[in-house]
Amino acid sequence: MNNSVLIAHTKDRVGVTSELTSLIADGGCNIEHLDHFLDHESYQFFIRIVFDPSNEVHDAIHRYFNAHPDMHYELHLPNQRQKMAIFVSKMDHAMMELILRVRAGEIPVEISMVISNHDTHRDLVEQFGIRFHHVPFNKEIKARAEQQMIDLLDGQADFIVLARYMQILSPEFIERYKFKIINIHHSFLPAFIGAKPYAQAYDRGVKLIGATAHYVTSELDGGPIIQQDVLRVNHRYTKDELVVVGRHVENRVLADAVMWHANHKVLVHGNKTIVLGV
Ligand SMILES: Nc1nc2c(c(=O)[nH]1)N[C@@H](CN(C=O)c1ccc(C(=O)N[C@@H](CCC(=O)O)C(=O)O)cc1)CN2
Repeated sequence: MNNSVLIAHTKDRVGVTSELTSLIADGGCNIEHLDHFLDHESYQFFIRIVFDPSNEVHDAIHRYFNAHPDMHYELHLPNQRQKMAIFVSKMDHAMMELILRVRAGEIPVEISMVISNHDTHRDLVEQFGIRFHHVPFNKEIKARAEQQMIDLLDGQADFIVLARYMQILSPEFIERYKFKIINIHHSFLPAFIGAKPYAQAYDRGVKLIGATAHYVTSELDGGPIIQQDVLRVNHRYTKDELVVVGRHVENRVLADAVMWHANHKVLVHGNKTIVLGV
């Protein structure tokens, strides 16, 4: 992306949009895109502005928000590709979807590493020139394994994607990367939380299966939802066939969520997200 992106949220009041767009216009910059949302329960106002970059405007924006400490903002400059770390276990479809979309230039990030609790996908990952780290993980060695992952991640990852990574991360680990860990859960949450959601769906006789991408919190599968989708099925599908067709909806949902996160479109508000610019 060759533009600057300003995202901000504040208690609602008349004139916020005008003040911010005037800052940009006064600096002679064109606005490519603007999206905003007013939450009528909290009266919080959210805005995302995409504009032609200018150091003068960037400085004016920093001065404005320094003068308005009650307002929260992020200013993302052009060509600042975020570093994404992918965590994977045995199922490789979601990881491969991201690798191929990044390789195709669809998702504007750099994949800085893949971390897995299995060594299975080393050759597959390294053939794309991506660093692969095998970090064994189980309840007994969880603390040591997470410290090993932190040592690998610090300074090398702006956010993490759990691409069907099947180990439960500790609250301490999650707090360190608050709202920087995206997980793809293979059900239409809040249905079928926890392990083996396709088996749960099969046993329930559902007519729709789904996938949910969410930020990871200490509440298992309970974090703010970023994207979801569903696929129609029927009584003829076996449990294994649900798993196979489900991969496609998982891939589509995860790619949307990662693309939006990478383009600074997702804002967290309570335990929900606001996705601007889609
Ligand atoms: N802290 C979190 N860690 C992880 C999450 C999460 O939401 N919060 N998501 C999982 C991936 N996942 C679903 O998408 C998932 C993986 C594994 C299990 C599971 O085995 N659950 C067992 C209990 C395991 C345990 O307590 O260690 C069960 O429910 O019986 C559930 C969901 C990745 N990490």
